[in-house]
Amino acid sequence: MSQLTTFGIPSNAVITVAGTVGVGKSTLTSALANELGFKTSFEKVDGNPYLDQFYKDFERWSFHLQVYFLAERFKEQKRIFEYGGGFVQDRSIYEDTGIFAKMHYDKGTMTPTDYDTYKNLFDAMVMTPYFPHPDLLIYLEGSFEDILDRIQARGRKMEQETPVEYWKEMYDRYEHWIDNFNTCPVMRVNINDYDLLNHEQSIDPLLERIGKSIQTSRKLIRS
Ligand SMILES: Nc1ncnc2c1ncn2[C@@H]1O[C@H](COP(=O)(O)OP(=O)(O)O)[C@@H](O)[C@H]1O
Ligand SMILES: Nc1ncnc2c1ncn2[C@H]1C[C@H](O)[C@@H](COP(=O)(O)O)O1
Repeated sequence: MSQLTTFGIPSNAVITVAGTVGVGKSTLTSALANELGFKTSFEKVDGNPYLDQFYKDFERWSFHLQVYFLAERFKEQKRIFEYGGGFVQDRSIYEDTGIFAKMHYDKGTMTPTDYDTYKNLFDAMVMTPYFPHPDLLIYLEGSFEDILDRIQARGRKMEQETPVEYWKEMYDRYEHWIDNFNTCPVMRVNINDYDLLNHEQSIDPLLERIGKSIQTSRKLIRS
């Protein structure tokens, strides 16, 4: 039996923060890990060899980028497993296929053959009994306007220059995706329910909710 943190969260827990681009995943990931003394797993944006080119030409680079992200996330998954948990992870591997790859395929910016190849790879690597799923997926949600403001404020040029329709399509897809997601336990959190910029402790109620949720789901698994 692993030790419990102050908030009743097992010290070997794995928590994933999901949600659309700009909603606040990285910021919350750092804050939760800091409070819990957990390690972090961030997705690779700086130093990503495809991301800039991808935003300039989706058709040319969408397959390359998906394979790159899949490999990176899989390596991170291995690292988390080797440490025996105690991690907060910025974005889940499930969003790569459920949101990004599917969206580009549906919109015609990934060919059916590339999508099939990617899906086969994803299913063989991830959707197996051997792949450890997180204890909890925190789904961050907010209004589309607030999220757009955050994308602009963060100031990544490639995202600022991307048409607003792209972000709206993604936003709508996320709503549908989370309503149907059942691979691991989910906790929905509205971005207006905490204020990390002015009040660090505002995530304490969230940490309590996380503790209760993980304890409940672990009890269910044991019984
Ligand atoms: N709780 C918050 N309150 C206000 N601004 C926030 C909050 N969380 C994140 N932000 C801001 O929103 C932008 C996007 O946040 P980030 O964590 O990078 O999002 P994501 O990882 O989901 O893309 C950043 O400029 C960040 O400073
Ligand atoms: N799987 C992905 N396909 C395309 N683009 C992706 C994928 N995962 C992340 N991205 C992009 C979206 C953002 O521009 C950056 C970082 O995402 P963020 O939500 O800001 O952490 O990478």
